[in-house]
Amino acid sequence: MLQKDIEEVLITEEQIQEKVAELGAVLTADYQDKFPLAIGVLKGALPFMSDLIKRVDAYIELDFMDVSSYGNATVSSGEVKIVKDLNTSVEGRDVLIIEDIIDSGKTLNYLVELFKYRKAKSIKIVTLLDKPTGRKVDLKADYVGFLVPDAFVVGYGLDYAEKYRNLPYIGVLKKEIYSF
Ligand SMILES: O=P(O)(O)OC[C@H]1O[C@H](OP(=O)(O)OP(=O)(O)O)[C@H](O)[C@@H]1O
Ligand SMILES: Nc1nc2[nH]cnc2c(=O)[nH]1
Ligand SMILES: [Mg+2]
Repeated sequence: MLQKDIEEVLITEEQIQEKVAELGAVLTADYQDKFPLAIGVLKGALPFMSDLIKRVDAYIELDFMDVSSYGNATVSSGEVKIVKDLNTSVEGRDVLIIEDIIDSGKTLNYLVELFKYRKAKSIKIVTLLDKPTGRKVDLKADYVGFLVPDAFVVGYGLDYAEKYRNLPYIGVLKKEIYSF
């Protein structure tokens, strides 16, 4: 049903799951002696976070932050809006931010500065996708799943006008679906 709207699959479900297991193993080693606060950035990070945490064999606490800067557009407004803040204090905590994609870098730049201001002990970023060509601010993730080309991708948490988040793979939509 949804597949009819897809022009090309960029990363298959199998490739995602293999990468998630790899990242989980690295995080397991890096956080073995810690109790990090893993912060999922809603809504996009939900599927990735859900799969990733099951592959991390260490103590982790979960929390969520809902921020939005795209609305229904495919270009960042540049203004990051907090829709839902954390329930937990980050002060003195090892923070691990879990994201689906870094594009302009503005969302994560905003969150990293916020958590520094709130006195987190350490801040690391794990992102499934990185689109370096989109970068507008200097921002690097500590753990990256895949690099993606300069295209608006959907699936596995990533939406176009709130649709396609439930696809199990990452793809590009047919031209006629986008209204730009
Ligand atoms: O690096 P950036 O240019 O800031 O883009 C990345 C952010 O944009 C998307 O979220 P969005 O704000 O669309 O909200 P959503 O997660 O609810 O879809 C995505 O999930 C990242 O959080
Ligand atoms: N769906 C989607 N959301 C984004 N937010 C920032 N970049 C992207 C992208 O390529 N696709
Ligand atoms: Mg997001």
